[in-house]
Amino acid sequence: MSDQTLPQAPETSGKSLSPQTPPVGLTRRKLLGTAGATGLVVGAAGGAAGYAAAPEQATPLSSIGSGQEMFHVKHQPGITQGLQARGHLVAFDLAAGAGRKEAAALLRRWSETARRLMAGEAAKDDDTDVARDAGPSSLTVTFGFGHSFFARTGLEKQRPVSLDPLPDFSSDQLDLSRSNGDLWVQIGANDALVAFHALRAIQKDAGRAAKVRWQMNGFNRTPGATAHPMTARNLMGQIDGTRNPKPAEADFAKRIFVPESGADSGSGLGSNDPAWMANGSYAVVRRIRMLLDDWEQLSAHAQEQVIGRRKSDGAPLTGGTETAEMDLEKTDANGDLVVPINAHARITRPDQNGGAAMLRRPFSYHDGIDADGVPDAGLLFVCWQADPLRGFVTVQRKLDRGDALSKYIRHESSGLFAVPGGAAEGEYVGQRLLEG
Ligand SMILES: C=CC1=C(C)c2cc3[nH]c(cc4nc(cc5[nH]c(cc1n2)c(C)c5CCC(=O)O)C(CCC(=O)O)=C4C)c(C)c3C=C
Ligand SMILES: [Fe+2]
Repeated sequence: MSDQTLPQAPETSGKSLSPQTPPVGLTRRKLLGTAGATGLVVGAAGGAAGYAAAPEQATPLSSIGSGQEMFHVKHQPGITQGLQARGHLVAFDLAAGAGRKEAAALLRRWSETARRLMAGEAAKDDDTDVARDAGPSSLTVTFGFGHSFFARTGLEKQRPVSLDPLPDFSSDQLDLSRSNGDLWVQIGANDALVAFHALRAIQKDAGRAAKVRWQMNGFNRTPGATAHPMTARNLMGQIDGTRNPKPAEADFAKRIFVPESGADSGSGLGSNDPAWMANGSYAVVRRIRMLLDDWEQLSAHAQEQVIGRRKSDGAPLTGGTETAEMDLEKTDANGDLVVPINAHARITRPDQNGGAAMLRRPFSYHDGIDADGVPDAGLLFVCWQADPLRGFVTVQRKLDRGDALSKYIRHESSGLFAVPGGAAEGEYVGQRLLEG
């Protein structure tokens, strides 16, 4: 089994339990409440009377349907959870005339909707029934703020320095109409209807306060499709995600999340981050098209040289299993490096980039086939870090200078969003910013 950070299968996420009929005398509602208090989570039935889950005493939900993530948590959901089978990314711009007050009301509505849907309940108003019969299916809804949000709401003084626009990269071919945005929402679920239902509810909640700027749809392998949980494959066929930082690593939280004590709470600790970003993270979003016709011309050997890892099992070309250490110095009989100097997996390593690290949590996408027969497919690359300048920007600058993979990909849109910490019970996401 691979040493993956973001497991595919719900049973390995550590947050999903197979649904069971509760013992006599313990209703599903009580079971949910008890489990929630101890950090364990069961199927949605308890909080979902008559909507998403089967009524009490009826057939339990499937293991996929019963997967549930908590909304009121320290870090917003959708960052460290396993990859989900379906994803929607959507950016909004505030409507003309909408400011801080309207934005606060919107985030309050969105948070309530996210909380309800993640628990397997119906949306509060005008539910569409699209997710009826299904459990929460590991739905997560994550909210972020873009650079332009702060001027629109008169909150410039609260704008984190880390939201300064990303530098231009020479290989960028960005479509600005599908980049950036005042607000960003990431939706993920292990069921396509549950994910779509959430997208529709979020859009309807926006009402007249905000308009969709761009929207993208993605997918990953369905949990349970493989014989055992594995690191995901992307549309180039590579095992992708092997070397993601692992939550069990000592420096994981420091690399991915803005520290609670380090955020500028007047403590004089000197962080660049405003207090409202405590426990938050920065998401870099890039729609990266894969030039699959060119890529698929390469032999498997040539493809492996581009990455520096075996295609079959993701192991380094220097040998061992997927998780074996890559020997960067190893040479072949001709004296050539076994892992080429411009191999993607060599030059993205933290030890080649002053320690720069990020948590990659992408979705694949396929938006049909162009008129010339070329697939519009690739990666909705989403990466998370405490400091985008030390994470994404450092690594992308390096890739821009000479990554063997760059001939086969094209960055077509881009966004950078400040994603605050999770909302406490009774609060909404971003409340400390909007009401602070
Ligand atoms: C700027 C950051 C990165 C971009 C953009 C990026 C695009 C991209 N990557 C792959 C496929 C693979 N990437 C792999 C490793 C890897 N990639 C990045 C960063 C970016 N990738 C990092 C930080 C790492 C890990 C480096 C390390 O810690 O050793 C791998 C190898 C397996 C793995 O570790 O995940 C593959 C495969 C594609 C297809 C792509 C754009 C479409
Ligand atoms: Fe990569």
